[in-house]
Amino acid sequence: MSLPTTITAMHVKDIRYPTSIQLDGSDAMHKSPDYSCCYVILETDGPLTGHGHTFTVGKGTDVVCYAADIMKKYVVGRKLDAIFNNFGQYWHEVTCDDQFRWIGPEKGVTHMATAAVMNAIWDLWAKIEGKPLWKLLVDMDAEQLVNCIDFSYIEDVLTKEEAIGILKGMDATKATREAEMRETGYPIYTTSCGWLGYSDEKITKLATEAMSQGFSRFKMKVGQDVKDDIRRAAIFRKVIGPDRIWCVDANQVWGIQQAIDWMTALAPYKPLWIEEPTSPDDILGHAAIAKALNPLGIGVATGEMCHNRVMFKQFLQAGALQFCQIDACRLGGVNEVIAVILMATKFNVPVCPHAGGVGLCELVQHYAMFDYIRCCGTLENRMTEFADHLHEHMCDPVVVRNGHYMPQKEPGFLVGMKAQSLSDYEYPVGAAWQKLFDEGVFKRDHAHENN
Ligand SMILES: C[C@H](O)[C@@H](O)CC(=O)C(=O)O
Ligand SMILES: [Mg+2]
Repeated sequence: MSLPTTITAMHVKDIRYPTSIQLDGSDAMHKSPDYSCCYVILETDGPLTGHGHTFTVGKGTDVVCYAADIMKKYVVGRKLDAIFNNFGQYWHEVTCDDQFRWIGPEKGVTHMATAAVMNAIWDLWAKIEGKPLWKLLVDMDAEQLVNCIDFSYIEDVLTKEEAIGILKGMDATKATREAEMRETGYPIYTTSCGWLGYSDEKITKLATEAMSQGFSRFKMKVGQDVKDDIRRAAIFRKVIGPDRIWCVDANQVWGIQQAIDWMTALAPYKPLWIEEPTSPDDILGHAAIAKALNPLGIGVATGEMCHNRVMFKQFLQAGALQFCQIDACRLGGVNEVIAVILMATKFNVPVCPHAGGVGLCELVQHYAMFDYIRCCGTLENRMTEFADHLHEHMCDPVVVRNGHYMPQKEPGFLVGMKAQSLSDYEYPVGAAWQKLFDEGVFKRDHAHENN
């Protein structure tokens, strides 16, 4: 096979799945989300294509696609070697476009678009090397890996030399951990039993099934009504028993004191963490909640809406999170995610990636393996999220065995979606959407009224 040298074209698609019909993915803030993504395909002068996406929730996916489209000028016509040899510098160039950065910078729509593009480029790199992404990251020279990071604004807590030191310090033992991953996989928890819109009966049924599949870690959505939460917590504990790991997620609905009071009411059910108790931007608020809940044995988890490495740096400096939930699409792709994993390693804070979305499990499995094998070297207090939705649309869905992600062997980032799914669920023109519009199940978005 001839290896590609140049990116020759970039296509961007608005893909949406109607998950709100069953209330899959529902939480106190996002009551009926449609799991969606901005999906990027890179063509090359060889047979390989790169696929990447960024997760969104329905409306606004077109806005992210528009932003990704603007980035074409940094992608099409570029030599792959030139990108890979100076990846950190390239990432800086893309994120610092002197006009486009005004509507970011490095946050929100522009940064999510960056993630889709960067994820597609990393997919190409892994395919060229003939390895799954986790293995590419595990095998890469420390210097080469660190060369992929833009250290702007984080050098006060992590220098290039320190990052290289962390990676090299683990090299002698990494083969043992890689073998362990191949044997037993990486521990995961399931969110899919405890979405907010699910009935008590559904929670009981799904948690019972998950237990029989070997899951021993669970998460439940909270934050709409404290009495409901207490009842649902009791149901969960009754099914999973007193000792299995159980976490809760409020998706930002509370103020600071409200979060402390609500979690004090749920404390008897022994949650390991409260996730996103308040505004994702309120670093000192998270620190106050963490301080108040520490005596109850409850940690604070956050990160799925943490804009960038600079925010994570401050969360870590302020002791505002006990579980660092990197998100493969909220951050600007692999380059920034590895920077955050290395900072968390330095602060000795467990990384527990967020994966409630479409294609997120497929993305974060690589980070979990990389983190364990190459960075932190421990599984203590670590687990990655699993959400059991839409995997049937993926070309290489995650492999789950006995409550663990098993490392995959195919080359790439493994986030490609099936051609039929891309065609059926492209918004608003795909056949699946046309049918839902015709049947009156969905109305077209305001922006798409004429399609
Ligand atoms: C809207 C999403 O489903 C969100 O609830 C996911 C999430 O918070 C998680 O998986 O954690
Ligand atoms: Mg969450």
